[in-house]
Amino acid sequence: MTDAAHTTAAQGFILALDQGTTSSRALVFDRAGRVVAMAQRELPQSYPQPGWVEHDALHIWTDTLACMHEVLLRAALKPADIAAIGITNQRETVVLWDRATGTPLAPAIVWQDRRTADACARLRADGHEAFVRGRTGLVLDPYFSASKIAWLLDHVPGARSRAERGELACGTMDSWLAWQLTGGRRHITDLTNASRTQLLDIRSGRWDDDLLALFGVPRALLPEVLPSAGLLADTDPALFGRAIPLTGIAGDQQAALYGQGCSAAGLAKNTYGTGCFMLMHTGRQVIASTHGLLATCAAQTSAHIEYALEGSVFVTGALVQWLRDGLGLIARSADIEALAASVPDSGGVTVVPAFTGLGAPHWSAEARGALYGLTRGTTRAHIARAALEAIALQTLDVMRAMEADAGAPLRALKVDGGGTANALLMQMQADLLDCPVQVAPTAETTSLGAALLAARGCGLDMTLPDSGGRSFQPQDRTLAAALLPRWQRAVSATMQMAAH
Ligand SMILES: Nc1ncnc2c1ncn2[C@@H]1O[C@H](COP(=O)(O)OP(=O)(O)O)[C@@H](O)[C@H]1O
Ligand SMILES: O=P(O)(O)OC[C@H](O)CO
Repeated sequence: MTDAAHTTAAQGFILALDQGTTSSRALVFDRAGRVVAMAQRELPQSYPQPGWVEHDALHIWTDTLACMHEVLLRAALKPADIAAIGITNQRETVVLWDRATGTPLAPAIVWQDRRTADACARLRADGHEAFVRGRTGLVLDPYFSASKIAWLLDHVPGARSRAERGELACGTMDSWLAWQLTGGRRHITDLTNASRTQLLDIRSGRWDDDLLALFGVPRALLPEVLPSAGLLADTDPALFGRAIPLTGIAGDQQAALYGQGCSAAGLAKNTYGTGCFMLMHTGRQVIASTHGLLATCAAQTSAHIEYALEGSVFVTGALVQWLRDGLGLIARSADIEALAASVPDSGGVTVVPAFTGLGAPHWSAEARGALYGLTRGTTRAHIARAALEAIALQTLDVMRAMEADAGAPLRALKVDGGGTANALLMQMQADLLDCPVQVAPTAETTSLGAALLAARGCGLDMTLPDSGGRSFQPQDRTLAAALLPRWQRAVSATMQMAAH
């Protein structure tokens, strides 16, 4: 047991850090799984070249630290009231830093970034796809960290030789935050985050020498891989006047799976955030998808590794943001619902939001977004409605692939994330999937998952809040027949454009 764990926290609150694509947050949970307070900072996005997406890792750390102090103030709690910290984070995004100074050598490369599409295509052309997929459960795509790490080593002057000498560290956001929280004493990650790097053998749970050689990543760069719950590290006492144990870490989608109570084979959730991520727990079995999905590690809470099937859709909520910020079609994200509801259908408009390529189940790194079916009669409302349809249709594609891989239909889908506030979208989703869509009782399912893991890791009892979220039943069973043929033609036309 760590020193900090011996210091019994007075009331047993859990502090969850949710470092997402668009914001960094800190939330305090009580033992009943309720949010006591939250602090949040929006995260600036940087698009320095077409297809590139970067974050400032130092900014992420200072925001996170500020949120931690602010949430304690808001909750009127002292550090001594916090039993443990849990981290959940945007996955795959990587940062490279100097071990001596803790300074990043370059902007973090975000999961949406496509700059390594050519490098991945070359590995595919050289016949490495089946090997990589077999060992990691992942397709060869710039989405994952390995090709991004190699890019940093090849483009930051001196980085490769310094990495080989052990002077540099690399990691996903959990690893970066854990490094900072421990005052640079611990370089760690958890199994779920490690499984998204494309450098992990998901069956052994260890970094894999063949993968390291293939991508050209020195082992000395990488963090120690730990379970998702347990006494993982202690924070630097200089930060909060005492060491607080860090007892939970999981990538945000695996944390949401855990926070939704999907910890047994066959249970699935879909999170509507920047993208959509549908995960189905598959117990101790790796299901090698034959329908364009990923096999990935679920949160590890015991000695056994457990797995999930995942369908990652890159652009869903980000499409709503683009309509708001890029086109100025709406003033606030929430306004899309009323605008889309003002027309009975999308008037023949189809949006394929391949802004950063297409993820599951199509996997086209080169595809770019497209708008089809415009006429002189097309209005803002038609485009808004087509955008919501595109979110729901992408989820339908993933759901069908998941059912085909699992060999059984999903009877209901648990959902969470920012987009679930949109009742029209949720109803479209239930209609298209032809199954009930159950919205999580708390909007903070991802953070709750991290808090539950941290509670488990420090031996604190925390209950999963009961149901109470809204449920949407299928009503219009004709919607899939009305939209699907046009959608499928639009997706294949978009992919064909990319092929030329
Ligand atoms: N009413 C709404 N309808 C559709 N999308 C929405 C709505 N409100 C928020 N969103 C989208 O949800 C996303 C934010 O959700 P969140 O779960 O916080 O995402 P992330 O963790 O990816 O940052 C944004 O992309 C936003 O555009
Ligand atoms: O931060 P989010 O919610 O956009 O999630 C990002 C995913 O983890 C990317 O794989």
